[in-house]
Amino acid sequence: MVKKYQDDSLALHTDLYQINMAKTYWDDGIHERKAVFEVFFRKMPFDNGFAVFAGLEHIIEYLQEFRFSETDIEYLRDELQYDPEFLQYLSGLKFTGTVRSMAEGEIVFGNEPLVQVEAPLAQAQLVETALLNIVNYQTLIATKAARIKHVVGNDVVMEFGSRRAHELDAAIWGTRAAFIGGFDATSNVRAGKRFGIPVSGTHAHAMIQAYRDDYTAFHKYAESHKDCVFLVDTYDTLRSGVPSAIKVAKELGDKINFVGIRLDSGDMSFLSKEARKMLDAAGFERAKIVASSDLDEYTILHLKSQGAKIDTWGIGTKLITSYDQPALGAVYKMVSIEDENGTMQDTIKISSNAEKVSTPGLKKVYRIMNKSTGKSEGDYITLKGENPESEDKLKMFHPVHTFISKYVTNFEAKNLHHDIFVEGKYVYTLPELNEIKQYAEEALGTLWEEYKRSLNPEEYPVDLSQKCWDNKMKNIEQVREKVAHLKDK
Ligand SMILES: Nc1ncnc2c1ncn2[C@@H]1O[C@H](COP(=O)(O)OP(=O)(O)OP(=O)(O)O)[C@@H](O)[C@H]1O
Ligand SMILES: O=P(O)(O)OC[C@H]1O[C@H](OP(=O)(O)OP(=O)(O)O)[C@H](O)[C@@H]1O
Ligand SMILES: O=C(O)c1cccnc1
Repeated sequence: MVKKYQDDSLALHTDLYQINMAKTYWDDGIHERKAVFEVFFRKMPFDNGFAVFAGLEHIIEYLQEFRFSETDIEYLRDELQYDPEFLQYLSGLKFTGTVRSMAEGEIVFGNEPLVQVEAPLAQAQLVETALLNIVNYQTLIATKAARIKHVVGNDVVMEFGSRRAHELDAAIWGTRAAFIGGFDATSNVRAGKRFGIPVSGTHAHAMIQAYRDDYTAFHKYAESHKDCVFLVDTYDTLRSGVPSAIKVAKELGDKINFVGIRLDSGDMSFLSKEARKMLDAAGFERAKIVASSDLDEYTILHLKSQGAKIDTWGIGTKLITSYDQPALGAVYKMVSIEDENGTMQDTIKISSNAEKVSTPGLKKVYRIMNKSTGKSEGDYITLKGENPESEDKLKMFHPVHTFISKYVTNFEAKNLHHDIFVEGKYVYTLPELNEIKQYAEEALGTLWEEYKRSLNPEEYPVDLSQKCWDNKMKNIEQVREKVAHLKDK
């Protein structure tokens, strides 16, 4: 029988190989050496022109609570047979590293460090899995939400996905990410309580089935609620649903606030236009039409191009499961490690694919803002200690196709990294969720439209400083020499 443990701390929410590596470092006495890892993704999700960073709140919670519980240690001892000395070390462990991160809601791009962990090697290794787990999901959902928001414009868009999300945590952190990406409300009441997201909802087909006809169900609902949105498609939208909604709204008059109707099946362009006519003819010009049913940015765009009369969108499955792209693909790569003399040495991961070669060294990311247009010219990655603002004329060049370059003048270089933890101490103040959402909207406002279109956007420049590029080439050369030397032997 599988033994049941009393608690479920998150320290073991890691891949076994992380603990195995930590054990090797500990046995070898190098576990406390400082190492720097960076989280980044390479390929833009959904082939979008930008991504919206989310996940920092959960990362903060996770790192603040990072401890191996007694039962974690018991499990590692009894089931995985780690030795007592190593377990003794793990049982006293807490996170003592430094973390720098993009702000939640920041607009981010491929190949730039989103989160940087500078910590004792074993600790930095142990937290990789959870950090990637959080960033990959939340950033993906925030980005999907931003794509949907981009096509709905000023219409209201509600998150309806909890029933289809990949388990409970995904539902609530996903809805938080969707809110950051531009959604207005959620149907998940727990997310409302926990994060302060506005909650909103209509009713299901079950209620019509329970009363066996539209009219009785709507009437009963109206007797017990002020705000009413009636779901009109259970039996026949235009013959039964919409007429029943209108009848109840007329009968109850001021006793209710007839917010509108919801369509959940059929040709939503045709049905919304017909329903609009019926509502208007009955004097309910202000009643809204809500649509739901497997919607995403593509169907919404089509519905809009058909002139559908839809005011409010309810989006579930395709948002919360990131239906058309199941993973972001962010990775966690070591960029630097302390040597036996206490000196930091850059590290690199080589690949036969030039775009996959990692960029060594502890880096900073600056957004180069053109002061005359207020728009961003691109992101500029430097080594620590560089200050792009010391240059009057900044040369920005493509990190792989280096002949693609431009000079930027009259710019401001905005540092995108924030200190979150310094040597284990939490030093950041997480903004309110509404502020994060507003920040995302403002940050998107600094992007030219060509980066924001959902189909075939332009590639936003993410360039390396000359020093950062030279350092990368130097590291590549050093590895080449080492490997050539091995071959010669
Ligand atoms: N006018 C339209 N143009 C493009 N897509 C539409 C239009 N009307 C509806 N859709 C979309 O087409 C799909 C219709 O799916 P489907 O026919 O499986 O189910 P349905 O009409 O919702 O009925 P049910 O829920 O009973 O299965 C949905 O994704 C919906 O959002
Ligand atoms: O289609 P999604 O984007 O995932 O949006 C959520 C869906 O969840 C509900 O359907 P469901 O059939 O689960 O229940 P219902 O009886 O309330 O329609 C709702 O009617 C939407 O269609
Ligand atoms: O409130 C709604 O209409 C709703 C909530 C969850 C899923 N589908 C619809």
